[in-house]
Amino acid sequence: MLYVDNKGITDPRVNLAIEEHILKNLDINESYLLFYINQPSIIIGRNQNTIEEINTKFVEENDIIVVRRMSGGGAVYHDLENLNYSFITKDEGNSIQENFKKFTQPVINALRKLGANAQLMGRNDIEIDGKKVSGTAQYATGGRMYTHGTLMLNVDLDSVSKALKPKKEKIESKGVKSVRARVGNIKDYINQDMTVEEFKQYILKSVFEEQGLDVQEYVLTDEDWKQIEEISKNKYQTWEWNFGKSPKANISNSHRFPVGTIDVRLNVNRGVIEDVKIFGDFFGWGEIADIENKLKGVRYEKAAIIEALKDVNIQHYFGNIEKEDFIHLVY
Ligand SMILES: Nc1ncnc2c1ncn2[C@@H]1O[C@H](COP(=O)(O)OC(=O)CCCC[C@@H]2CCSS2)[C@@H](O)[C@H]1O
Repeated sequence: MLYVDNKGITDPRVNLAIEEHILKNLDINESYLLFYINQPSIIIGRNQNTIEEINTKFVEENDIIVVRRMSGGGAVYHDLENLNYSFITKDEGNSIQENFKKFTQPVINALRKLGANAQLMGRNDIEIDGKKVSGTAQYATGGRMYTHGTLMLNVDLDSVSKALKPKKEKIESKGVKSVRARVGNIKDYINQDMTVEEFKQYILKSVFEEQGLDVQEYVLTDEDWKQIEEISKNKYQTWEWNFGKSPKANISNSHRFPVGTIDVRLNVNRGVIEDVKIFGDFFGWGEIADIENKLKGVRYEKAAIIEALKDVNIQHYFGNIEKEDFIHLVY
C-alpha cells in the first residue's frame, strides 16, 4: 500500500480528480491510500438530482462548492474539519457491503484507539454513540475500485443541516427528526484535542501499522498533475457533470428501499417511453444510463418493459432490490 499526498489542496473539484486519476491511471496492481480535506462544499452522489439535494440560497450566500462524485449514496457536506480518506485498490468482486466492512475497519480501529466507541451501522455509516460521524461510498470500474469515506472531526453542524435538504422519507427512515440530530463530531468522543492535520497523521500511521507496514509514499509526478488537471477541468468543473439536465417528466415514481431511494422519471408520448431519468442515493456500481437506454423507445406497457429489462441484473445497478420492485416503479 502506498500513501498519496494531495499537497494540501482543498478544492473538491481537484481532489476528486486526483482520486479518479489514481483509480484509472496508476499501477493496477498497487493499493493506494489518499486523504483530502475540502473547503466548504457539497459532494453529491453519483445518481442524485443535484438541485433537489441542496439549499440553493444557502449554497450561494456561503460560496459552497457543489460537485458530483462517482460513487453512489447521498449528498454530504464538507468543510476544512472534515477529513476524507480513500482506499484505491483492486476490485476483488466482493459485494459493496463486504467492501464497506473491510475498508471502514482500519478507520474504526483507529477511532477506537482514540477512545471513541465507533461502529459500522446501517447501510454505510460509522456511528459513535448513535451519531453518524462518517459516511462511506464506493465506485468500481475496470477491475479497480475506491472505497472512500468522510470523517467529521469538527464540522460546522449547522451548516451541514442548512446546506442539505434530504428527502423527507430519507429522514423518516433513519428514525430521527433532522440531519442536525443525526450527525456528530468525532472530537466530542475522543480523549485528546487534535487538529485535522494531526488527526490525518494519526489515521495514516494507524492504518499502515495495523498491516505491519512502514508508511511508503507515491509522489505524484508532473505528468500525473497534468492528467489530474484535465480530469478536473473536463469533468468536475463542468455544470453538465455537477448539475446536468433533469428532463421535465410526465410520470414520476419514487420509493425508498433499504438500499436507498429510487426515483424514476419518464416522458411518455403516444404510449412510448421517449425519455427516462433515474435518480437516487442507492449503492450500485453499474452505469444507470445503461438501464435508461434500455427503456428508451419501449412501449409503455408492462410486458414490453419486462422484456426490455430481461437480461438486466438489477442488483448490479441498485444493490439489493427485486427486479419486480423496480419494474413496479417504472410501470
Ligand atoms: N460530512 C459528512 N459525513 C457524514 N455524514 C454526513 C456528512 N454530511 C452530511 N451527512 C449526513 O449523511 C447523510 C447522507 O448519507 P448517505 O448515507 O446517503 O450518504 C453518504 O454518507 C455518502 C458518503 C460519501 C463519502 C464520500 C467520501 C469522499 S467524497 S464524499 C446526510 O443527509 C447527512 O445526514
